[in-house]
Amino acid sequence: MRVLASAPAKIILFGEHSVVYGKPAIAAAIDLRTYVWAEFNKNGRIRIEAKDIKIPGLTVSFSESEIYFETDYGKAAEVLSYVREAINLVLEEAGKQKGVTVSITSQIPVGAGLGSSAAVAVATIGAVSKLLGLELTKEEVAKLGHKTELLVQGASSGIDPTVSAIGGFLYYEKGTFEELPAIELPIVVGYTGSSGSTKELVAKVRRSFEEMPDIITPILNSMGKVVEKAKEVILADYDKEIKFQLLGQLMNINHGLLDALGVSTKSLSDLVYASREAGALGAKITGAGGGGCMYALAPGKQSEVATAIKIAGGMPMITKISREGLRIEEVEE
Ligand SMILES: Nc1ncnc2c1ncn2[C@@H]1O[C@H](COP(=O)(O)OP(=O)(O)OP(=O)(O)O)[C@@H](O)[C@H]1O
Ligand SMILES: C[C@@](O)(CCO)CC(=O)[O-]
Ligand SMILES: [Mg+2]
Repeated sequence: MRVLASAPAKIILFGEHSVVYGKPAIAAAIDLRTYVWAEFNKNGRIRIEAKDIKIPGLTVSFSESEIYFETDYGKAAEVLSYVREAINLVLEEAGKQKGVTVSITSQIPVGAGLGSSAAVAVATIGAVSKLLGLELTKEEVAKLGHKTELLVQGASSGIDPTVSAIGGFLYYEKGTFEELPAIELPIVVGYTGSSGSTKELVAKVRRSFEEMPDIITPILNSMGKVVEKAKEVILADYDKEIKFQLLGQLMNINHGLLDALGVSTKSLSDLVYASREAGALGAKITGAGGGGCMYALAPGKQSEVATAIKIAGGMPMITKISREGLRIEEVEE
């Protein structure tokens, strides 16, 4: 039997980092996906084939605590830790020890703030649990995805695996979520081409928080208020024009606060300012920062903003919200 599952990338519209401190955040799944095939193998090991993680042809096997490098890359074990933990958690949940091979292909840039770690964990959990005959709900998959991120990163709010498993447009707070009404958001995502590690960026914010709690706490509180206000605007009965203008203003404030936390970079800020100058109503980092992506809200100006992002050295992507989260694509008996 073979199972193919897929899970989407996400953008965080408001509230990254502060969400790790129990504040709310707003995020949406987008139409880039990670695909995972899972099947049993006879040698009893966990075998992971990561087909496009920018380390070409990487293949590693694990058995108990032994690692078999089928290609000689020292960083392989660390790179594949999300997939490995996700498989182990599902095997534990099923109470089974079986040889499983997973094979991954992904459209999501890695370490770019678009939730590649959550999508790979959610798609792996979806595929392996189906293979083992476990009927997990999307909420249960999201919880295992959150556990996977906690095991690898040490800290995670759980927002990324929740959005990737459930899909759509969500308001998230401390492990619970609310679906927001579908509004069409004219956004452009700008990719700097460089990457940041969420584990390291979350640890960096934690260090600042511990060193200067009196200064960092009000920043995190303000971020929480920005998110609450953004939710209010999304739910309000305003004209689209007023809604977008207020949301843009809140995005710019959120970007400034993220910069104050030290998670922006020159390339990210260059794309943010280039977008605003090209007519975006708001622009901010999305995801953990330290490289990766920003997004701009640009009603009627999407192509101008995309061009400005390109001129400023970034890669523009015009994406849309994906209603669908985890999807079982194929089951071959
Ligand atoms: N296609 C993939 N195959 C295997 N592992 C992957 C794949 N995509 C991502 N990963 C894992 O996720 C890690 C990147 O996760 P990280 O959380 O640092 O960034 P991100 O999820 O892309 O961005 P963010 O968390 O800010 O949204 C990679 O180093 C790798 O361990
Ligand atoms: C930086 C962070 O807030 C978002 C990463 O997409 C981490 C998390 O919420 O787990
Ligand atoms: Mg991640």
